[in-house]
Order: sequence, then C-alpha cells, then structure tokens
Amino acid sequence: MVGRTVIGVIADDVTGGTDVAVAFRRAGLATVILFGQPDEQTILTYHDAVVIALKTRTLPVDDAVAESLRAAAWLKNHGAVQLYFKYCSTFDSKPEGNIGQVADALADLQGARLTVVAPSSPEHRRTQYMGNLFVAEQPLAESPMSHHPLTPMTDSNVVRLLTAQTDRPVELVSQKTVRAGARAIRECLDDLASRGVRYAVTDAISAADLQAIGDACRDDVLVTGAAGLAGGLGRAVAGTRGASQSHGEDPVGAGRSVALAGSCSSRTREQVAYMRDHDPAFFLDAIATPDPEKLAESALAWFASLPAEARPLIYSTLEPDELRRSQEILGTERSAAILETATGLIARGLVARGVRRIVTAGGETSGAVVSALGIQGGTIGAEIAPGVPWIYTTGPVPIAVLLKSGNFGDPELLVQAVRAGARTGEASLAGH
Ligand SMILES: Nc1ncnc2c1ncn2[C@@H]1O[C@H](COP(=O)(O)OP(=O)(O)O)[C@@H](O)[C@H]1O
Ligand SMILES: O=C(O)[C@@H](O)C(=O)COP(=O)(O)O
Repeated sequence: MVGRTVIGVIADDVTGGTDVAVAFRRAGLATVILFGQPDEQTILTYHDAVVIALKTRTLPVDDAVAESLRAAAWLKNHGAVQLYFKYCSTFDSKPEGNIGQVADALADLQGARLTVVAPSSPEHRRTQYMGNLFVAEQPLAESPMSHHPLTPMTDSNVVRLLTAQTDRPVELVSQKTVRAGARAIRECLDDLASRGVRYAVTDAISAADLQAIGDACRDDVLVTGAAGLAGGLGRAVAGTRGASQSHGEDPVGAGRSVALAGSCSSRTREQVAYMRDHDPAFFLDAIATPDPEKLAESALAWFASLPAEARPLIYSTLEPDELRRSQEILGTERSAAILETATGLIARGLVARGVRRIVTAGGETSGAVVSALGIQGGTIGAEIAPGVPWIYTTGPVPIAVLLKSGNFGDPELLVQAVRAGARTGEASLAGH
C-alpha cells in the first residue's frame, strides 16, 4: 500500500465513479467512493484513492466546472496530491463540452503543464488508434453511441472532440510511441509540453499500452481518462502488478430486489428485453403521464400488487426510433428530467417499502437514484461484471446498490443481479 491518500478522483457520473473505483482497488489501492459533494462532516478513514462521483457530464459547462473544482478542492484538503479526472470510455459529452473545460480548470488548479487524455478501456472494448475511438469493431460515431439520448457521439476522433471543448493546444501521442514504452512516452510528453501543447490525446489498444502510459504519467499532478488508464496508473502508483484487494463483505444479505433501467443503450435494451421475458416489468410511459410524481405513484402501486418474492423491473428504456418520438413530443431535456425524477422517487418509495437491493442501469439514471436516496458513499463489493460492483452504502440501514453503466454487462446481467441478491445476497465475477 502507498501509505496516504495520493489519488483524488473526480468522476463525471456515478457509474463511471464505480468503474474507476474498481480499477484502483484492483490495482491494489485502498479505495473509497463518495457520491456528490462531501461535506466537512464526511468522515474519511485511511485510503490510497478517494473517488468523488458527481453528475456533471450533462450539466451546463460553468456548473460542471464549479462542481468539479469544489470536489477537487475537497480532495486536496484531504491529502490528495494527484488528481484523476474520470470521463467515459466513449468520451460522452456534448459538442460544446464539458470534458475540455473541466480538464482546463483542473489543470489550472494543479499547475499542470501538459495533461494526458486517454479514454481507451480495452476491458470494455473501447480502444483508440490514431486518435480515433472504437467501440468493439465500430468507430465511435458509427456505434450505438451515436443514438445516445443526451450525448450522441457523432465524431470518433478524440483530438477533434477535445479541440472543440478547449482553447488549449491538443496533440496526438500515437500508438507507435506508446508501443515504444513508458520512457518513450515520457520523452514525447515532455517534448510536447516544451512546445506549449497542453493535452496529449494518447492512443491505447491494450492493457499493456495503458500500463506504459500509467507508468509514464505516474508523477503527473493531473491525469485524465477512463477506468483503463486508472488501472495502469493505479498499478504504477501502488508499485504492484495486478495485486487485487479483497472486496468488502455484503452487509445486506437477502432482501427484496428491484431493477430500475433508464439507459437506452444497445446493451441495456438487450438486458431489459431479457428481463421482461423472465420477471414482472413496468414501463414508465412519460408520454402518457408526463408528471414524475404520478408516474412514480403508478409504478409503486404496481410494485405493491406483486408477490413478495417478485424481482421486478421498472424501466423507461426505448429503441432509438421510439426514443426520438418521446424526445420530440416532450423535449429531450424535459423527458430526461421527468424520468430521472420519477426514477428517484420510485427508488425512495421502494426503500420505504423494504427493498434493500437496487440495481440501476444508466449513468444519469443511477445518479438520480443515488441522489434521491441521499446515498453519500459506500464500500465496493464484488463485481457482477467488469466495472460493475455492488456498493454497500454507509449509514444506519445499509442497502446494496448496483450502478450499471448503460453499456456494460452481459444480456442476462439485470436478471442475474436481482436474483443474486434475493438468493444469496452476493454475486461476484470469477477472477476479480
Ligand atoms: N423513454 C425515454 N424518453 C426520453 N428520455 C429517456 C427515456 N428513457 C430514458 N431516458 C433518458 O435517457 C438518459 C439515459 O442516460 P443514462 O441513464 O446516463 O444512460 P447511459 O448509461 O446509457 O448513458 C436519462 O437521462 C434518461 O432519463
Ligand atoms: O467509462 C465508461 O464507459 C463508464 O465508466 C462510464 O462512464 C459509464 O457511463 P454511462 O454509460 O453513462 O453509464
């Protein structure tokens, strides 16, 4: 172990926060996750890495910058010497921001000359070559991410995407340099810095590439990327190679379990379709009932009518053409706000009715649930899929939450997650 809080992590959404927390923990660092801005009462025992999971990805730029700086200041006051800005492995952002602006603000706070930008996360099949980001076999802009409800990604080139979000010079560190190893990467970064470049968008297509980048920027005051680089950096900082901390024990055990899905990603659509074939399911129809309180009431009344052993799904997930219709009728932001508010109210109602295990699909959706439940933090439990751990909340009545990124997990994940909780109170991914 490293011996003090060395890495302070600012994640731009809560599923990204859990993903990056797992990456640092797997690297051998004692890691804690906090949701939203901690206050002065937040008690922090000893940790190597502290993740603050925010919900800033789709906020207006100025708000996202202010929230990120506040979290960064807290982390620095609590001992962090290095900051890690975690954004999505598919660089989810609007054309105008706000990854670039948040990175600018954090770089100024840290006095960083040059900052690495590496969204690649090969474990999740996100790779970057010659600045172009791929989702499995497809360029980002041709992948299902081009249909995202809030941040449709229609350009695959990270240098271009970032350049549109910052006035500072951006250059590529290509795969050739990365393959030459950590020393060559470091020399390249130093050369770029001496030429006034401020961001190095760095290719990576394998875990070994990310390890070399992590080794190269081990001492940088600001590093940015997805969970892939966090793993490389974490191992470089910990001085270990893949040492894995044991995960926290499950304090919740068997309990009523419900899945809430708000993601419309292709993987979540498969997971929802699979779960609808296996378990009772309730569709949140925002067009028919554009009032979050009423929508939540009807979902909770439906839940109350189910037998106690049911493991239901409550979802708003739609196919891209249906989603477009919903957004045309209600407006993109209004429909998201209605559904996120409703889902938060439902989560609160479920906990009031004795539910102790909640599985959520979607980053914004998970953020709405965490905030409605007032969850301030938790310990990281076993992963049910790579980057998708159970989190056991702190507080007098702990609950287990599984905050699933829209794109992660096998098609059976939601069904397995609600069953694993109901049967044994535990589910883990072999090998992690
Ligand atoms: N039926 C729908 N109509 C309009 N917006 C929707 C619908 N279902 C979900 N959404 C919104 O789409 C967004 C999905 O984002 P998110 O939860 O982050 O998923 P992902 O992890 O796939 O990005 C949320 O704001 C959610 O409220
Ligand atoms: O990096 C990733 O892909 C994830 O950690 C992530 O950020 C998830 O975001 P959502 O897809 O919005 O859940």
